[in-house]
Amino acid sequence: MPFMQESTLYGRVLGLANLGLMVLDTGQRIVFWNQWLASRSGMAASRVQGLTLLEAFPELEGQRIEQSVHTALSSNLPAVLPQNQNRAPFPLFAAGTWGGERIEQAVSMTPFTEGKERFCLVEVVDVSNTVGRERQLRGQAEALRAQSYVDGLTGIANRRHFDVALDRELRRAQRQDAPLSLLLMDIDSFKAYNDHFGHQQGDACLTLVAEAFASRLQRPADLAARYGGEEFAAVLPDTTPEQASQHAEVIRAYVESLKMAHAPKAVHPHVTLSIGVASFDKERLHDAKSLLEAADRALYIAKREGRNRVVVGEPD
Ligand SMILES: Nc1nc2c(ncn2[C@@H]2O[C@H](COP(=O)(O)OP(=O)(O)OP(=O)(O)O)[C@@H](O)[C@H]2O)c(=O)[nH]1
Repeated sequence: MPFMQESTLYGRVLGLANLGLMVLDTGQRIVFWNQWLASRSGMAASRVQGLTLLEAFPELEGQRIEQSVHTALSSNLPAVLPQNQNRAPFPLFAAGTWGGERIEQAVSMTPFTEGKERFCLVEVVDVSNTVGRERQLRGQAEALRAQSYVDGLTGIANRRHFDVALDRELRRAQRQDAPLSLLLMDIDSFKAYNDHFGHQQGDACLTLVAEAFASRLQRPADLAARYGGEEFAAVLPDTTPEQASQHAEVIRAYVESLKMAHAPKAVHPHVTLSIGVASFDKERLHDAKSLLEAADRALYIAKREGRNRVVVGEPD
């Protein structure tokens, strides 16, 4: 096949195409090279004409692309270079930015026969924009995933994050026969607070309490979460019931010490917390459901006994 000149109609059309087109003969010699490739490789057609693929691109030796061309020519089967292995096999650069970052490429090989000779058409499509968009979407998806683990109002972990952490830590406690405790906390008389100060200030109060209680948990493995409404929860790995009750007391006392004014109808003049504590027990409290129920029962008792207190649940 003579080297196709761009002066022919076909040559011109192929030269205008918005993708790289290269034709190799059975000896992998370049017999066609369009303008798109010339402007992105910095090598004019006249320079590569008659060179083998490896002479034009020595770096491709032993690379997947060389094998694929060989396979396409010998087996007469088309091939598409897997995108995930090498996104930029040819040293091609955006037109006008020679030497910058390589463009991301989708490469396919199509063998064909002309007369008695076999050739391989190599098509190179610039997928930089698509890949860039893909990356951006992946980044956004990650950000969304992170957001979906965070409570929108208070900024601490949400219920979903709490459930995942509790499950993970329970399995670890079981495996390692380690202690694990759970705190369930509820702001006292919060309905009165909302009724008196309004929902917006209620939200601000929730955020302050969340920050206050999360700041008292100091181990990296501890997880402070908004469990729902005006209820908070914490998972405390490697924490015995006695230690958990001490932590709970520190949190309770700290929130009380903030002296945030409460509604006149509230049980206490300041915003306070009631806290129920439950701890992992291999015999009875070994799953999330029973642990949460035990913490909830303890919290109920704390409310019934006057609020602003910590009650450690018994595994009954
Ligand atoms: N501002 C605000 N209020 C909320 C939110 N979620 C729940 N609440 C309010 O929290 C209040 C909870 O009230 P109750 O469950 O009756 O309990 P309480 O008044 O706190 O009384 P005790 O728990 O018995 O001390 C309700 O008035 C809810 O509307 C929220 O996201 N923002």
